[in-house]
Amino acid sequence: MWYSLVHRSRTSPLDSTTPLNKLQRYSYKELKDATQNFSDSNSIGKGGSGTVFRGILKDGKLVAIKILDSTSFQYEQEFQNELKILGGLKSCPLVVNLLGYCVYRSKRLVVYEYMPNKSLQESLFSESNNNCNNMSLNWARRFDIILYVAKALAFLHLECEPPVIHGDVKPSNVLLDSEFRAKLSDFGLSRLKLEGEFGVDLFSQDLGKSQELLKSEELSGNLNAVGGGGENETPATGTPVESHDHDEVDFALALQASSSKNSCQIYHNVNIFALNSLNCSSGFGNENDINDTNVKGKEVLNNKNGGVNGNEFVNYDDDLSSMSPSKELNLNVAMVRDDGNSNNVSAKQWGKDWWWKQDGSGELCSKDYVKEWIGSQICPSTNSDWDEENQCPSERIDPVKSNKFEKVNENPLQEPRFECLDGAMEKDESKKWKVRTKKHRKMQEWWREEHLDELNKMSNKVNKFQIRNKKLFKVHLNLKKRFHLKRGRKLSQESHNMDDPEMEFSFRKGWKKKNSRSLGSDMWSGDLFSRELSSTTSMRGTLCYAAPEYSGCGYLMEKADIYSFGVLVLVIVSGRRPLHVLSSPMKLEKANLISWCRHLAHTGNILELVDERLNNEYNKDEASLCINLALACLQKMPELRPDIGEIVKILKGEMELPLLPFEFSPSPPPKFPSRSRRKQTNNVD
Ligand SMILES: Nc1ncnc2c1ncn2[C@@H]1O[C@H](COP(=O)(O)OP(=O)(O)OP(=O)(O)O)[C@@H](O)[C@H]1O
Repeated sequence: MWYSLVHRSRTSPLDSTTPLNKLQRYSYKELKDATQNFSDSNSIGKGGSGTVFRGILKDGKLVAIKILDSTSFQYEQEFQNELKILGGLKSCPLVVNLLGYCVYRSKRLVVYEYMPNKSLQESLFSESNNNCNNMSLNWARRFDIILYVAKALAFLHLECEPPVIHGDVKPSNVLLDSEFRAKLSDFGLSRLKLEGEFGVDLFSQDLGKSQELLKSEELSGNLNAVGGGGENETPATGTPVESHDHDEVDFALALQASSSKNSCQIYHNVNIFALNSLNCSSGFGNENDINDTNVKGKEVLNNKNGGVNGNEFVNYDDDLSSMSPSKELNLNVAMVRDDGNSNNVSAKQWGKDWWWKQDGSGELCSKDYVKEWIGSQICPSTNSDWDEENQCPSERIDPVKSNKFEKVNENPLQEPRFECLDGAMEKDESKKWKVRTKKHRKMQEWWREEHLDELNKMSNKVNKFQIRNKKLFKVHLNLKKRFHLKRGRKLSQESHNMDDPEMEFSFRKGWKKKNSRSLGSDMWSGDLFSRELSSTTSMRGTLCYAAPEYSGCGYLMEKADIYSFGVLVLVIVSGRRPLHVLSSPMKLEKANLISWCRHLAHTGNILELVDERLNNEYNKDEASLCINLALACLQKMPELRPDIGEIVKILKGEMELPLLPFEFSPSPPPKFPSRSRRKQTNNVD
């Protein structure tokens, strides 16, 4: 600590006096001309916060112009956050260059340097790159990208004063230049770590609050001082600020808080989330509407179940892509509330419980995780494929047989179970199964005992959060009533949207017509979780990439970026999304990349994770270094994760990888030394 304090760079990348002076202020007309009136042909990507266009400025410079979605209730805050943080950074080749901005009426535009190879998301997952022969990302490039991102984070965490915590490290925020060199982008969710802070408390330094700070500082001054009203000039709109920090409750936090065993609490917290998200843009106005939402969610759920019972084949991918986020949202709410219905998912513990399962220490990790998040249409309880993990091996369907069976009967939901004919094998298998289950339980118990203190602290924080949540809920209801009175007509129109299959809901955008063509990091490409539902400011980070403590306790620290970096490394190495659900029944332990990786580490076979599209053309030492490093970054306890300085050194080969905890080792040490070992130790003594 002393060393890092003494050697910490004292240069301030945040030029606190004139952060916007180096930024160009563009007129709306200029940007409109540059993009041919924001034509579709110039649209290069669509994210949760807006659409990105390619543009050529008058001086011939190629730029990327992002129009923030003004229907999103946090766009103003994200705009100011991006300008304040990214605009204030000293120039760094590892961070995408912010060139300027435009404020025109309610429109907010940000101009960046153009990155010809778009984002890592596209390079890894776009259709054209799925072909093995056409892989733009060979191993050398992948390894370099990992190093670039690590260095970019090192710049933010160690060279910036105050340190900057990115808060949303994921493939779509890693942009690639013509040489496939990576740069970190999207600082809409970033935070400055203030001196002496343990972490950034999301309640005290929320976007809303940072906005207040900004308002009083020169940024707002600059924006507000801009005069004029025509397209050529950015008008003095004063950028009126609607603070939502009190009428909005974090989804992940709500989930975490709802991990209480008290189902009543679950009911409230999750509804708070649903209400707030829906209220601001879909206009649910009264408490009956809350029920409507859930009933609707239930209908979706039940219809689907009905469909399943009615032998309707559910294609998981297609189903994901056709499911509007609003329905999915309602579904989750319905699932949580519907604790009396044995057919549906009962009111389970969320949040922390999800973490236990994700860890792989629970026996049903992947399945439960997938099931709770996606909903029962995707893995209906009637679908035997999803029960595979839960079954004793003797009850499992032999994949060879089931394949044969699929040829005969095209409806997988009607599949009868194959009985295992080989009695001896059956016995042996179930014995192994029991031993494995017991071992898992023991490990879980051991872990809980070891981290009892930590867990108690966490649950105290969660309790505090719950109390706060209740207060927010009251405030929210008052706000909602007023909102309802004011927008009575609009509400009825918008609640009508719920029934319209052409409408979709997103946290950032509210209700909008479905866009079948989604460019860039496409939510409909199966990466549901890194899009609409997760990549929102109300989520603060992206599900699967966000560290558990970030979404759990309200503190954002550098180590949260380290966790996301760990997920990113696994995604780069494996060429897979963190949560990948396919239409074909696949082994669920593979669906969750993190738990699959942990499983492979435990069995001593981590290289199985490497992207098959590389055709075995990769450096095995580098690959196993990356995977082990990722595992170190994915440790539950933030303090156990390496810091970014260490990570860069490890990647450069200047430092040894620290020993991984037992859970990633093929042979975990027993809690107490065995008798024979104790004997040996005594002899040595
Ligand atoms: N400077 C740029 N140069 C080239 N393409 C870009 C640039 N910035 C963004 N893009 C493209 O636009 C897409 C969307 O970017 P954007 O930052 O709006 O959204 P995101 O990061 O995917 O989502 P979110 O804002 O929810 O985090 C990117 O995936 C990328 O393909």
